[in-house]
Amino acid sequence: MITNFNSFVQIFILLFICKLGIVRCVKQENGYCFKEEDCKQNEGENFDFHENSEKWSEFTKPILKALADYESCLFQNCSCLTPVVDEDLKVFQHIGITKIMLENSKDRGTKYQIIGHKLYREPYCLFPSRCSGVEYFILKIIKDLPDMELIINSRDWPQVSRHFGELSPIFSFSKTKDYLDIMYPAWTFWEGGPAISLYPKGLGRWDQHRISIDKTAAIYPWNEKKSQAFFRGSRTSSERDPLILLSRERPDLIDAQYTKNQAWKSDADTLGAAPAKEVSLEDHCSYKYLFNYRGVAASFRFKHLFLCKSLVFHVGDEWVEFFYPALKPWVHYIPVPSSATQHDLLRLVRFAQENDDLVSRIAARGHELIWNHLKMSDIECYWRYLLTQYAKLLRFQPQLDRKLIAI
Ligand SMILES: O=c1ccn([C@@H]2O[C@H](COP(=O)(O)OP(=O)(O)O[C@H]3O[C@H](CO)[C@@H](O)[C@H](O)[C@H]3O)[C@@H](O)[C@H]2O)c(=O)[nH]1
Repeated sequence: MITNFNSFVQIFILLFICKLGIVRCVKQENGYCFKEEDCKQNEGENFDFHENSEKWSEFTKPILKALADYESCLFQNCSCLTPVVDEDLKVFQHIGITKIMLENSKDRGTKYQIIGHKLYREPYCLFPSRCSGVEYFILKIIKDLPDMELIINSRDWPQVSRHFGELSPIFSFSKTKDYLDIMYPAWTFWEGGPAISLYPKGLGRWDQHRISIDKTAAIYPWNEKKSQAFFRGSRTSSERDPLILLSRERPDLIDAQYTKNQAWKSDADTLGAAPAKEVSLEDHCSYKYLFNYRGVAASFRFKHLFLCKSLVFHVGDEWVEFFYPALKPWVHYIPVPSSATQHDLLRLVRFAQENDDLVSRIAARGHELIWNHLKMSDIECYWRYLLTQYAKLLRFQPQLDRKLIAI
């Protein structure tokens, strides 16, 4: 009792001298820190509670919990990305990958072989620039790779259901929990992404985009960005509709509009309005809040949005690419349910506007992860680990198929 009383008095005195500015004290998520070294240790995560944080508790509570639970992964090369490989290959651990499995899967993707550090492919490729985007990375690391045979699906949609059909070793860029495809870094990191008027040869060259978006982000530091939410893209998924409709009602808060894609026929395909002018990924950086939505499968824009140092609102958690699991909801971005209504979205944007300091830190953490750990070298590293681990599972010695062409 006396001890409790003493501690109470001590805290009271500390708070008092802190108010007078005699010692440095910082309000933090888990209380106050008084000693300089304690403050330093936690400095990155000081939490500026907003007076009306109760009002926003549906957001502040999960943020606090996620930050308390979060243990940042110590990256050594791509070590924090590769658990996905182990997870994807787990289903083959005991049964291995047989020649028959690959024979049975060949119609669902493009057949490749690596023999004697040379790459071979079947002559026909459904999307040639997607195949080149994949081949670029394999050729970069081919000197490190053992002989193997593999089927790479370059369609958007994954191929191997978890619930029915045979287990097949097929590489796909994106999937949901309902699929057992083995994820690989999409072709678009180099070339073959969707072609729009701004990227007539197709979205690609992640290395160049990293630099150009970073340069534009420097023109728009957080406090210079518009406190508005932004989205530009085509109607590849109706999940995007509530945001577009809300933007039409509240253009002061949200600028979200549909653009044309190759399937566009009339204004009905842009939800009853004329298609909007496309906006470059660089120019997204002038907005504080950037929305990401799935499209047919995962959308390639997710990674670009972080480069702006803006806050990413990521809608839906079904569709993933290989790097998504390294990003943690509430820590690196704000997750938004795909069922979010216009009312929910409005509240989300208002929350961000009223909790500027808190959300700016989420934006900074998201940027840090993508900028430092999703470099071209990390993608090569991931490919190397993926193919090396995959090759260990082959239950046969691949022999060169003479019908394939050398790449
Ligand atoms: O004004 C615009 C419009 C689009 N984009 C970019 O262009 C790409 C295509 O955008 P969008 O037309 O919205 O298509 P998505 O739905 O993002 O992607 C589609 O295309 C991909 C490649 O085929 C597939 O993997 C996706 O699943 C599919 O939905 C994205 O990276 C956008 O960021 C811009 O930079 N500015």
